[in-house]
Amino acid sequence: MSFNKLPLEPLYEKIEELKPKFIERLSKAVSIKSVSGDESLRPNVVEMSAFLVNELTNLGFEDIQLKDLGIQPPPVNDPELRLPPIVLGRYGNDSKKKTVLVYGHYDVQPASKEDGWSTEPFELVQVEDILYGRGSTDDKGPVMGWLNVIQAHRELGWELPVNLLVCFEGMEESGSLGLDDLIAKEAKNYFKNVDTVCISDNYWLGTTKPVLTYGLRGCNYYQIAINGPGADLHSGVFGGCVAEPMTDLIKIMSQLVDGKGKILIPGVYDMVAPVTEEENSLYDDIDFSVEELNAASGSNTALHQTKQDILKHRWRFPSLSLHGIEGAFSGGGAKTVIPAKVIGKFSIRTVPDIDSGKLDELVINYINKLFKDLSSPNTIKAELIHDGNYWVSNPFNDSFTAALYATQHVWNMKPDFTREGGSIPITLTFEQQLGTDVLLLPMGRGDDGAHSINEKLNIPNYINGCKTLGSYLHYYGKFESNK
Ligand SMILES: NCC(=O)N[C@@H](Cc1c[nH]cn1)C(=O)O
Ligand SMILES: [Zn+2]
Ligand SMILES: [Zn+2]
Repeated sequence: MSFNKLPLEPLYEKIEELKPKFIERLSKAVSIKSVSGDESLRPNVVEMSAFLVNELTNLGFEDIQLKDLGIQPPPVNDPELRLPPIVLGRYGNDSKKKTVLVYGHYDVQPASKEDGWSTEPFELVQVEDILYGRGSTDDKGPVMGWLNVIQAHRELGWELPVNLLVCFEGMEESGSLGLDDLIAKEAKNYFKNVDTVCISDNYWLGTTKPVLTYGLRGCNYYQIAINGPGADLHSGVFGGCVAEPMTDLIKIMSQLVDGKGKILIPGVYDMVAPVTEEENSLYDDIDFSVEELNAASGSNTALHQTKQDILKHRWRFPSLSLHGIEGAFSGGGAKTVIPAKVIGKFSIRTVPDIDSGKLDELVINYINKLFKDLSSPNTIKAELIHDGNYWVSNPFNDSFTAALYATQHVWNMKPDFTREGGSIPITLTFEQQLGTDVLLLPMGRGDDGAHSINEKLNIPNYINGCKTLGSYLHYYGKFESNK
């Protein structure tokens, strides 16, 4: 099927008309503090699942189910902590239509005003044509986008061109715990007859050109717990007399990665697939620049000075980031304490052909060796908290083609085909368990500040993003079924 514009103008007009309602829907979603990484906020994550059930019910979804995933596995502070449920729903069940499964997540990263936000993170604040708030782009905006598409169709009295299944999870930012098993269980049940999976949970590379994404890095997240004294101690009384856990931890963490981003754990780069000549040429055609990277990071701190090098280091090579130290003094002022127990957190973004289990072995053995060399009387436990696979696909299929046409129609330009440095742990699982293609169709821009302060979604991206998601369903519905 070649690109012939479908008559979608009424849909676009309806989406424009409903803009205030769509912003209101996103505002309600952002106001729920569904932070999956903060155990004390787990009830809010569950509240967010109830919000979605209510929205789906009002929009006429059928067979809405909340799938319980049981108790969260360790490491966790509360051994009784339950995982938030998976929300499933169906819109349409016509055997003559194709079935599209859309996935998104309703949990968010932590955020507090003290981190440096200009506005309250859990309030959607509009400044000119930008909506600020935690989750606005990652991933509540896109999740609301799918609901908005249904609302627009209903108000137009239009049938949806495909059957739509939704799968929304509440643990994506914390390793998608429990979802792999659920997908395996439902592959031949709830998800049977799925023709393709569409995920809107990443971003354009820059700020002006849409992209379609065919690759993700994986993410293995680790912690190093070092235990020392029986309680936090006065550094005047005990300083110089006891072995300090933080001193050990900093020594170890400083030997994981160097200042140029090179991972110092022996053996990691040996597992990385070599970059081919053919692949090298792909980077030349992508619209991106060092200036855009600096603008998005709000600094001049780029480690690489060519587009090709930046893209390879974002998409193609592994990286190791140090995230934080639990138990360390971090407030203002000058507290003269020796923390008794500290837990260092870091993650490695993985790429083909890194073997996740082998990587864990290399990482844990290396850390234990570094600790042994310290001859410290403290104790250490280094472990994996969660992992998620990398994913690379071939974008020459009906789903990507439909997304290409939809993007051309809405944005009047051809998107770039990109990979992404971030991770969506469940992507590979969908592909393997359902035996379908997976498409990543992002809504937000590269400078949206996902996971950062002042996360935002530009209103044109939200509204045109809804048009793109809706158009994608229409173009995809025109392809012959492969079943
Ligand atoms: N929008 C996708 C995203 O932000 N994914 C997270 C997933 C993750 C992995 N480990 C913890 N969170 C990411 O950080 O890439
Ligand atoms: Zn996300
Ligand atoms: Zn995220």
